[in-house]
Order: sequence, then structure tokens, then C-alpha cells
Amino acid sequence: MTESVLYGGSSTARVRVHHLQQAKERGERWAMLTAYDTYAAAVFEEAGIPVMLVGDSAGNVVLGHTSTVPVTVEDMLLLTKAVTRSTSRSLIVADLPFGSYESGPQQAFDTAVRMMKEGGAQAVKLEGGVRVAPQIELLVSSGIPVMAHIGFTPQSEHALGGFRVQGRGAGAEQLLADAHAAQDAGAFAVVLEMVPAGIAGQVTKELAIPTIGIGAGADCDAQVLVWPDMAGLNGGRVPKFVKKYADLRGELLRAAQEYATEVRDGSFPGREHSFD
Ligand SMILES: Nc1nc(=O)c2c([nH]1)NC[C@@H]1CN(c3ccc(C(=O)N[C@@H](CCC(=O)O)C(=O)O)cc3)CN21
Ligand SMILES: CC(C)C(=O)C(=O)O
Ligand SMILES: [Mg+2]
Repeated sequence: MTESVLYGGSSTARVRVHHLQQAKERGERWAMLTAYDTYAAAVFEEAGIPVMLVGDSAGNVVLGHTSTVPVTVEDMLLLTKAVTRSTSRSLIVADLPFGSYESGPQQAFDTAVRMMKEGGAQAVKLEGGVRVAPQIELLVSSGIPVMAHIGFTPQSEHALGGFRVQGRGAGAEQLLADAHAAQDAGAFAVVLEMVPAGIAGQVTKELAIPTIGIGAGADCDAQVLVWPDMAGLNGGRVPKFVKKYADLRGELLRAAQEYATEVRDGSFPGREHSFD
């Protein structure tokens, strides 16, 4: 399969999801990135990123919260609209934020419909496996493609006791149960977050749907990173699973400092930036 098929022109979400399935069958890996704004999303689409996640990690990296827990449906809609306005080929998946789907399938449906109708998303993601299988079933049977997210689920950080690797020892059984529950309920893919590489490899082998790893080793079908982490825009601590591919913070700092210096010393604006 060529990249142009995985990253096809004007196709429906169903066709794009089918291409991800075919990629798994052919052993072709692919990359997902988060996106929260219109410029970054356009750049990632141009880079050939086939799937973008409007992640509730926006709580941390855009909105300045210390967790994803305070993120609202309105927050997610604003960001999802910005991303879907500048993209046409990538599959755009919107995270359902904490408190917007857990109480039952009807709540999940109501939130997912808003993400699609108002936000323009083509799929939604929710955290959990066994626990949210009824939600996944209703969404999928209603025509909404669902991505599941298991292992370390940040919205449950308080219940999980902090940022911890999940699925070690006895936890492996729960992880496998969650993975199968998500697949059986109809999820088209599943994110595995902070799971030992060996277990993630086993889940990837057992499942027919693609696994997308973040801190889950090299044997997943795909990978995802939070973009300000991988681009070095994040000035704070980043998780161990992050690789920095750029130093955007350093570059932006330099630009802002140079601009301020030139305004102070009168070298900006020049004649070429002024009108006669
Ligand atoms: N900037 C950012 N990057 C992310 O990957 C991310 C977010 N925000 N917000 C939502 C969730 C939360 N995630 C997180 C947040 C922190 C750790 C973390 O601190 N990990 C440590 C400890 C691991 C351990 O002790 O086992 C690490 O060093 O990886 C991991 C995942 C992943 N997501
Ligand atoms: C880390 C990814 C998978 C996520 O859920 C997010 O960015 O919110
Ligand atoms: Mg998330």
C-alpha cells in the first residue's frame, strides 16, 4: 500500500479507518499526533500524518491546567473546530473529556454527536475498555467511529494513584480484558498508554484492530505523541516516552527576544514595513 492510500484524498472516515486496518494487515506502521489549532493541524496534514487527535491533553499544553480533569466539552469543541477548519485529508479524532461520557451510553452519544456536528470531528476517543464497552457499542451502532484508550488513562489519574505504568504483573489480565472489550464493542483502534513493551506487543498481536502506543514500546501498530512535547515547545518536564524532534521553545524565545530588542533599539519597523 502506498502512502497516498493510507493518507487518501477526499474519502469518508469509514474509508480512512479501513486504510488503517489494511496498514495493520500489511505490517505498515503510522504516526498520530495531537493537534489543537489550525496552523499546527495544517502542518501535520502536509507532513502526511494520517490521524490527528484533538486531545484533552490541551488541558495541560494549551489551557494551563495541571491535568485533563478540568477540560470541558466547550473547550474541546473550540479546539476541534480550529483543527477541522484547516484539514481535509487527515482523520480527525476528538477526545471526549472527563465527565462527558462515563455515566452511560446516552451521555456518551450526546457528547459525541456534538463533537461531530459542531466540531466537525470524524471520530471520537474515550478512556476505558470493559467499563465503557456499552458506550462504545451505542456510538458505533449509531455511525460514530470510536477509538478507545487503555492502560494509563490520564482522566483517572486520581483513581490510578498518579502517573504509573499499567499492565505490569496481575494488571496484564485487566489490560488484555480492556483491549478485547474495546475491540468487541466495535472500536476501530485502541491507544495503549504507558504499558510495558512486551504486553503492548502481545495486545497488538491478539487484536485485529490497530494499537497506537504512547510509552508502550515499538511493537504497536502506530505511535502517538503530544505535539508540543515532541516539538520541544513544552518548557516543563516531559514524560520518559517523549522524543524531542525540535526545539520550538528555543526558537520562539529567540524570535521574541530579537523582536523586543529591535523595537527597543528602533531597528524595527524598517522602511519596508512602513507605508509612505
Ligand atoms: N504534555 C503532555 N504530554 C502527555 O503525553 C500527556 C499530557 N500532557 N497530558 C495528558 C496525558 C497525561 N500523560 C502523562 C503525564 C505524565 C506522565 C509522567 O509523568 N510520566 C513519568 C512517570 C512514569 C512512572 O513513574 O512510571 C515518566 O517519566 O514518564 C506520563 C503521562 C500523557 N498525556
Ligand atoms: C496522549 C493522547 C493519547 C491523549 O489522549 C491526549 O493527548 O489527550
Ligand atoms: Mg486524552
